[in-house]
Amino acid sequence: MGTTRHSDPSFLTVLLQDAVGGLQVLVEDDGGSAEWIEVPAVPGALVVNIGDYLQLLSNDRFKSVEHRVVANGAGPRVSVACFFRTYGAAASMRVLQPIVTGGDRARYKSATVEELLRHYRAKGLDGTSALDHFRL
Ligand SMILES: O=C(O)CCC(=O)C(=O)O
Ligand SMILES: [Fe+2]
Repeated sequence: MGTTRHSDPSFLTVLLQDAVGGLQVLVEDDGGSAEWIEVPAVPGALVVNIGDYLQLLSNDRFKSVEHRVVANGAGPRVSVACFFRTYGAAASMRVLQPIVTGGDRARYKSATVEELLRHYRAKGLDGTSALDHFRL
């Protein structure tokens, strides 16, 4: 089992993976090149990923991490992902607005959690960022 590359529709994601491992994150260096880095399976350790909502809210100060799971042929794999975002109809109507500091400009238009999630689902895990759609 694996997943294609994506970043999560959440503020934070807390992840527990079993000993099979296979989780990789995309790490970019200052020169603009990027490399997939294996996240080692450490017994009992939790992985905390920054999600797209925190990137939008922080106006790019915190970047959501692109990740994928490469575990095909490794046998059964179990992982537990806990997505921190708002749930329920009323909460999902809350507007996320970039917090702009220090003379910066808003880099995203404001959007509700519902709008962000709808776009994320409609787009699918096609390797592009759902945030591009909301970028100013
Ligand atoms: O299974 C994993 O380790 C990661 C799963 C994941 O990226 C997700 O559910 O968004
Ligand atoms: Fe994910």
